[in-house]
Amino acid sequence: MEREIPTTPRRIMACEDVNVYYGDFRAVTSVDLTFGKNEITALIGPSGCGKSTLLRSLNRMNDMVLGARVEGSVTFHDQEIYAKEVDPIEVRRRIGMVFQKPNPFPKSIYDNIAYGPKVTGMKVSSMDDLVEEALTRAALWGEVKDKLKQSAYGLSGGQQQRLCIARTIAVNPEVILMDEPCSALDPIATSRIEDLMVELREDYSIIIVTHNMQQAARVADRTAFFTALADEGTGDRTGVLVEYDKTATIFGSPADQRTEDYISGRFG
Ligand SMILES: Nc1ncnc2c1ncn2[C@@H]1O[C@H](COP(=O)(O)OP(=O)(O)OP(=O)(O)O)[C@@H](O)[C@H]1O
Repeated sequence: MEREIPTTPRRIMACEDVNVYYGDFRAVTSVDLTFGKNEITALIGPSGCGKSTLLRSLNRMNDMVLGARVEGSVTFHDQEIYAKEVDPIEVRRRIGMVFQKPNPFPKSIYDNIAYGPKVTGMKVSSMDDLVEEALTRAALWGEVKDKLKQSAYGLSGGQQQRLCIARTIAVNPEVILMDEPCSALDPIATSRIEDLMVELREDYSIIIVTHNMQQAARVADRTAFFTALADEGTGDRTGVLVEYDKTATIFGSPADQRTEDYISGRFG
């Protein structure tokens, strides 16, 4: 049965006139977007159009990139995440991130999960239960329950990525950002992560950057298509949002010719 998606997203996060710079270079120009609660939103577009840059601005990950600067409004539950009084570490706990390449810590499977709750000072009645629940939610428990003390590096790439998802879940986020989470994985591992995203959507809101248009079409409720245009002032190419709509509309009857050309493979 097809999933009912509201006409406008039930807002959990929003960007308003967001510009992201690296020094003088403006990588992303004037993005307005509203992200829906319990939805999967895909950010797609040709290489260099600023998808990853924008994604990193959604949980202040850009704070850690030398020279990066975000202008405009990024809100989470209608609160500015760049406001002075906001703690970026708390932002990143509530808006977690999973990266392109699985990056488990050089620790045991158990300690990969327990680390976040420990360092963030979460009150945990039973760490064993928390570890089991995070691994279960990430569809990994059955495969690792008998080797929790073994190194995370002994897992396959797909298992490592599910471990990284479990690690993100362990600190109880509301939003999970994923930057091409399947690009280092084979088709079977990719399919497991896609199934997992659909399961996680019940409890979390997911924003994913993907190069794989079939993946966006398979999993995302809404899709934002970006492109790179020459900046009027500098002539440098900068990322702009072309079109944002329900995924079925973006892939079925896009409003903008540039979207049509991209999804039909005519450019990009
Ligand atoms: N740390 C950085 N310092 C300077 N410029 C950067 C940095 N990271 C990205 N850029 C530039 O910003 C622009 C947008 O890059 P970004 O990686 O966000 O695009 P993308 O759409 O995610 O690309 P891809 O699909 O290839 O990953 C590019 O011109 C890139 O060279």
